[in-house]
Amino acid sequence: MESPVLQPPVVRVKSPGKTGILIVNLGTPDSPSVPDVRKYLREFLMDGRVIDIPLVQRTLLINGIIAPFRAPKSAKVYKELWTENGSPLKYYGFIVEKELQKALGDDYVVKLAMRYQSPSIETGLMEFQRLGLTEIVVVPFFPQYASASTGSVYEKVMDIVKDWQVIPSIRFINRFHDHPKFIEGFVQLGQKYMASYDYEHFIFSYHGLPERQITKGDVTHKVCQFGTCCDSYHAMNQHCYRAQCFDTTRLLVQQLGIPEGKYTTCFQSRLGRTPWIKPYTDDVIRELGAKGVKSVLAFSPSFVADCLETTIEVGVEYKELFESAGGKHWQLVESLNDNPIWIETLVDLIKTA
Ligand SMILES: C=CC1=C(C)c2cc3[nH]c(cc4nc(cc5[nH]c(cc1n2)c(C)c5CCC(=O)O)C(CCC(=O)O)=C4C)c(C)c3C=C
Ligand SMILES: [Fe+2]
Ligand SMILES: [Fe+2]
Repeated sequence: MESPVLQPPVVRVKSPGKTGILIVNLGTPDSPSVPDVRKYLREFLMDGRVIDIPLVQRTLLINGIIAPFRAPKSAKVYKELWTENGSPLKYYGFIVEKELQKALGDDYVVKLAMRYQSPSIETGLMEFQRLGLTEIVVVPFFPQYASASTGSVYEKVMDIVKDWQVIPSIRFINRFHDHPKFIEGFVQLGQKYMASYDYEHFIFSYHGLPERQITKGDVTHKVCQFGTCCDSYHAMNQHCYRAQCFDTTRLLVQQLGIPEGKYTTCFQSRLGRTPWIKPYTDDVIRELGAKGVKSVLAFSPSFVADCLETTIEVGVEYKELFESAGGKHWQLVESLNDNPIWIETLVDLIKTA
C-alpha cells in the first residue's frame, strides 16, 4: 500500500489581540527656547548615524560649536516656525496619530513617537508592552531610506527591545518614496498651485546628506560614484538615498507633466565643511536667477510634515535668495501634513507590511 504524502500542517499562530503601530518622525525641540533647542540638537547630533565621525570628535564638535553657537542661531529660527499649536512636525504628528487610529479601527493601537525628544520611542514601545501587544509595525516617516533617519529609528527600536523577555514580532517600513498614493499626494498639492500660475521652473529640494554616508551605504562598493549612478533606480542602488530622491522626482514630474529641462532635483540643509550630496539647492537657485528664471514652484518631498526645513528654509530663506538673484515669484508646496491621502498611504503601507 502506498503511504500517504505527509503535508506539513499549515498553522499560522497569530498573536492574540491588537497590532501596535509606532509612527516615528525625526523630532523637534520642546519649545523654541535656547536651552530646549540645545537639548534637542545635542541628542540629535550626538547620534553616530547622523554625525558619523568618531565619538571623541563628535563630542568636541557638539560641545565646542553646536551647543554654544548653533543652538542660539537655531532657536531664533525655531521661534519663526513656532505657531500657537507649537512645532508643526509634532502638531501634525498627533493629528495623523488620531486619524490613522480612526482609519485602521479597533484591531490596531497607533502611537506617535519622535526619534529625538518627545514623545519618545521608548514610551510608545512600553505602552505596547503594557497592553501585551506582540505584533508591532514601525513606520519611520521618511519616504527615502537613509542610515541617518530610517536606520537610526531601527537602531533605537532594536536597542530598546533587545533586553525584553518576549521580543515582539516587529515589521519595519523601510521606504515608500515610490508608493503611488504618496506620489499622488504631492501631485495633487502641486496641481493646486499649477492651476493658478504658469511656473517657469520646478525645484525638488530634498534634505541633504554627507557624501560619505552614501558611499558607506553602497553595498556593492562600486555603484554610487556621484556621477550618473543615481540617474536610475534599481536593485543595486535601492538603498541609495540620492537615487531614491531622483526616483521620487522622476515619478512626480511624470504625473505632473513637467517637461525635461524645466525642473531640478537638489539637496538642502548642509552642515559643516565636508562634501554633501549635490547639486546644492542654494547653488541651483543662484544659477536659475542668473539665467533669468522669474518663477519657481518648490517641492520638498523628503518630508511628510511641515518643519523648519520646509517652512523656513525653503519657504522663507530660499525665497529671499531667489529674489536677491533676480527672481520674482517663489512658491513652496506645503507638505502632506494631515492630508487624507497621506492617511490612506499609511493604511496601505501598514496593511501590506
Ligand atoms: C549631519 C547633520 C544632519 C544629517 C545627516 C541630517 C539628516 C536628516 N535630517 C532629516 C530630517 C530633518 N532634519 C531636520 C532638522 C535638522 N537637521 C540637521 C542636521 C542633519 N540632518 C539639523 C542641525 C537640524 C536642526 C535645525 C537646524 O538647527 O538647522 C528636521 C526639522 C525638525 C523640526 O523641528 O522642524 C527634519 C524633519 C532627514 C530626513 C535626514 C536624512 C535623510
Ligand atoms: Fe536633518
Ligand atoms: Fe547612488
